[in-house]
Amino acid sequence: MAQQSELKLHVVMFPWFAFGHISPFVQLANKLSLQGVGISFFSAPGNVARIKSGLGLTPKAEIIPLPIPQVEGLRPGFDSTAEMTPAMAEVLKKALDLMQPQVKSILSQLKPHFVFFDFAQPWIPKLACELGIKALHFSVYSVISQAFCIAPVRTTGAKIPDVEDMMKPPKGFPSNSAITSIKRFQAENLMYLFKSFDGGPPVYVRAREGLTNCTAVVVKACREMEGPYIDYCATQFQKPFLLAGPLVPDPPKGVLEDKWANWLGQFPAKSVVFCNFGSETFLDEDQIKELAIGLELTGLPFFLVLNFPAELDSQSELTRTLPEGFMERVEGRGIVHTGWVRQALILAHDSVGCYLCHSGFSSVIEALVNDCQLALLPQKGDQFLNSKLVAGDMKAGFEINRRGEDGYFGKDDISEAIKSVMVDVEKEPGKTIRENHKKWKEFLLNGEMENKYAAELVAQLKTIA
Ligand SMILES: C[C@@H]1O[C@H](OP(=O)(O)OP(=O)(O)OC[C@H]2O[C@@H](n3ccc(=O)[nH]c3=O)[C@H](O)[C@@H]2O)[C@H](O)[C@H](O)[C@H]1O
Repeated sequence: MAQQSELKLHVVMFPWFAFGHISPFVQLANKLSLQGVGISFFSAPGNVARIKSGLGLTPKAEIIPLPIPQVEGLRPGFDSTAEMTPAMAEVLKKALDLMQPQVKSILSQLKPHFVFFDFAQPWIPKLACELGIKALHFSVYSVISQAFCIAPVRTTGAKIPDVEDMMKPPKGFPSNSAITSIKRFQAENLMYLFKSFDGGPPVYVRAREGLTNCTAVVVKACREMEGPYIDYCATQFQKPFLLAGPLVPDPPKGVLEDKWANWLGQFPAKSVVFCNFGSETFLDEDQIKELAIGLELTGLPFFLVLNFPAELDSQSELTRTLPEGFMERVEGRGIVHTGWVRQALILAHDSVGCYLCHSGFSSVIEALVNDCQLALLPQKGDQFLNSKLVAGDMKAGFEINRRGEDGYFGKDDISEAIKSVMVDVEKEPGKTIRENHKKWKEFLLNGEMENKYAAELVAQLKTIA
């Protein structure tokens, strides 16, 4: 019997088919493979190319395409939520449930030690257990968001919280947290977690089932950032919470397209405001107008990326929603783009000094490891709590002022946030935010820290394999 420490682990990675989820699973696969762990990666065929390019450090990784069963309401060939409407994404969860037989058959052949699964596949623990495989719930969300949103104490006795309840932290929440409450519009948005679509289980039921039945929970987190929330969740879920570390992305490969590199290159270092809301977060017309004028008011150069729901024509939406005469007025110092951009390369560009974003967790980490000051404009779900963590607990970002009832922000709220972290940098809060950003950047770029977390995680996996 090989010593535990010599055991060559083999794990399967099985993320939800959304790039905000696939990315962290790819990053974890790269960190584990550097520790000698063998990787097999499950996803729908249309996602394989992007996963393959992300698994650069894991050339031996086996990517196994899982065709999505044809279900009414889904379009063949649309394999990630980035190409789907929210309604289609709900149908995709049901289609994933129908994949159990093919997943079971492949796992029975692969016989990995572990399968890392996501919130959407709560049936994995039972299916894996029947094959003698251990199931680990890998949460791509910040632990603060998991602690605040789905702690079991929130739904004792199958009682569903109402908006008032969701505005407050759950019972026993870390008392030193910067969160004393969240705004009404944010709590209303979080009620989505408890909503059933076409009779399917709500997100919180799927997540809770997976968290309850898994062998252990693996989180994209480190004690330094989220220690109190990790302890709170481990107590609440009565499960070991294993830390993968912050999963800092490897330096982006390749070069930025000339059109962006040349445009950015004409501005002084750290002067450009980059504004993007990730792969699946969209602003409405009024928000776009206030955001655009707010960027214009700063007088700083800016690169604004705006995307629109899959069912709309992005280019015509862009023309329709931008303010009258806006593009003419900002000619030469502002560009607006719709569609995918190489975000990690843009954030790493020497001219970019500020990132106004949706507070997506992967995106926030990417800004922290670059010299991009954070202006946070969370739009949904975990983003509200990520923003609280970074701007509240870590004080490494500026949370843009919002009206409590409906989340409204105005052009002045946008320009105030950007000026605080980019112009009035000798005054508070910009001064402290920039100092803390620098401190967290050094921490996150400490390769030893990342390796320590990865090595400790693998050692823990070997003890439970
Ligand atoms: C858990 C999920 O995380 C998400 O945010 P996150 O930033 O992690 O993911 P994306 O913004 O989609 O971005 C995911 C990855 O795609 C990259 N990217 C994105 C857009 C683009 O144009 N170009 C890029 O290179 C980006 O750099 C990041 O690495 C959301 O909060 C979602 O609500 C939440 O459920």
